[in-house]
Amino acid sequence: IVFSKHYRGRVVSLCRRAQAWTLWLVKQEVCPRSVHAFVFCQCTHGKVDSVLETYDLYHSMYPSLSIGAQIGAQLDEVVRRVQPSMALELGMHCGYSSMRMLRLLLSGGRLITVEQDPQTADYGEELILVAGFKHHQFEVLTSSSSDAIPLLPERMGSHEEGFGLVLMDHDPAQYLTDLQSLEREDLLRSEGCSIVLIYRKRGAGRDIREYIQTREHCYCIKNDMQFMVECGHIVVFC
Ligand SMILES: C[S@@+](CC[C@H](N)C(=O)[O-])C[C@H]1O[C@@H](n2cnc3c(N)ncnc32)[C@H](O)[C@@H]1O
Repeated sequence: IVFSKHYRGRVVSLCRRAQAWTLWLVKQEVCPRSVHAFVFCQCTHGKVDSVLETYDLYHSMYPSLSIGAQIGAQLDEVVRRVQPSMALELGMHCGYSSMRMLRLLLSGGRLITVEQDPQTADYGEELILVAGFKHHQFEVLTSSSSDAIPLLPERMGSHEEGFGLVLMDHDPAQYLTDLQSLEREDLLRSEGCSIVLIYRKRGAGRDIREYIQTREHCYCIKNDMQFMVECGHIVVFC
């Protein structure tokens, strides 16, 4: 009986992996339910490091949309340096990068994260709670970035100075428009804001680089890495 249970478990696991890879190869999609089930069942609840390690394990076995440990470590470095009291994420998926940022925010710091797919947003929010974060530390907005940005001024609470850090990992075709909307809504912290752009394809982001080059008095590229670009913005010079 033990023998047959062992093999049944392995067959189920192989079928799940085959299903996930088929979905990825055919539609370039990742099933958020599968990410949630894996992380929820295998991590130690209440321990953010365990939740992140379980995500990394998932990332090593299945196709995944999360930024992963390598880009995650680069993002950690930005969060540690910038120490934002208010951070914004566009493109939460199941919350991996949200949790990486949340665990490094100073006490009183908050994250607003935006995800357009309602089911994915629910799974992501639950995993952030599983990691031990509370609703006073983060808020999930379930809508497209273009609909969410005009609503952000009223979600800022006492943090009227704006966002010190913005992570864009949603749709690169939308990055420039969303950056311009954030400027228009006066949501970038005037003393300085780091905008982190994730690019998974080579050569992407030409439009935003050109935009930054034409506005050198208020933008600079602080870090230009293979999958991540960090731009600095200072409103007082704009
Ligand atoms: C690459 S994943 C984000 C991964 C996440 N940052 C992480 O590391 O776990 C992109 C996510 O952005 C969402 N998305 C795509 N376009 C969007 C938009 N315009 N507004 C809000 N969310 C969007 C997708 O549904 C998807 O869940």
